[in-house]
Amino acid sequence: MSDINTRSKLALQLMDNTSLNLDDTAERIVELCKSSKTAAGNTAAVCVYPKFVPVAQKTLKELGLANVKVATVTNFPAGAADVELARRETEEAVALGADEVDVVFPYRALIEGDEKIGFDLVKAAKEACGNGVKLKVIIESGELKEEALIRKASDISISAGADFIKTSTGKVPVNATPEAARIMLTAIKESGKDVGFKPAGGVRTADDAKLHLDLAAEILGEEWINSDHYRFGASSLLPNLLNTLDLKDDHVDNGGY
Ligand SMILES: O=C[C@H](O)COP(=O)(O)O
Repeated sequence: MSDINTRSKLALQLMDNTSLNLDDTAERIVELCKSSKTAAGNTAAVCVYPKFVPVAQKTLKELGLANVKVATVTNFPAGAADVELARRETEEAVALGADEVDVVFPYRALIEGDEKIGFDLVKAAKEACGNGVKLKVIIESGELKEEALIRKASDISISAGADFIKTSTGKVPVNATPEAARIMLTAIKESGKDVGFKPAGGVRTADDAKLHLDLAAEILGEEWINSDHYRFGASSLLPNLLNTLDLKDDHVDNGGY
């Protein structure tokens, strides 16, 4: 098992550096992009609301951070059971220049017993992404609660074409937990498919990140962990990782939630 510094550096480079606040501004997103460049390497991506995708792309390019991806969210955070709405929002996000789209699975419909709408919605979002844009599906594990439902949402998402499955929006009381992570990582392993995992919401400390990475290493192997397979969705993890690594914290507070 790796030490906290090795894990912190890895977590930083696997982070979708996130600002998803209703009062976000272009200035705040510029600061978010700047914070993605650190002495321990760059974050994998920034994650912002669709209207800020162009400013994020422009800023990252100007900063020479063109390898930092721009992720955005659709059907977010409600997870409505509306396939055409999710398709349209995802098409719009792609048109705005998103490299990656995090779509919320219609988890309430699944709780009510509808498995088909989730499959159809993920499939539509994947079609809207085309080949070049990665699709991460947020199953909202903290609302699904039961192991069987978390596993079902994971399996449906994977079979409908998800590139990643992601635990949470960060907008509900229970977000990424080790218990949900274990179920979802096991679903990925047992699918035999090339699908990644993104714990998101409530991952705030270097210890939180280490726990998640150790779990992924246990289930899928250390060599599986890279930015094509693993991301952290987090709005306040970066400064804590930099502190752990004894590096200057250049991060400008993005306001949290
Ligand atoms: O996708 C990322 C999450 O929305 C961030 O949640 P957080 O603010 O709890 O880190």
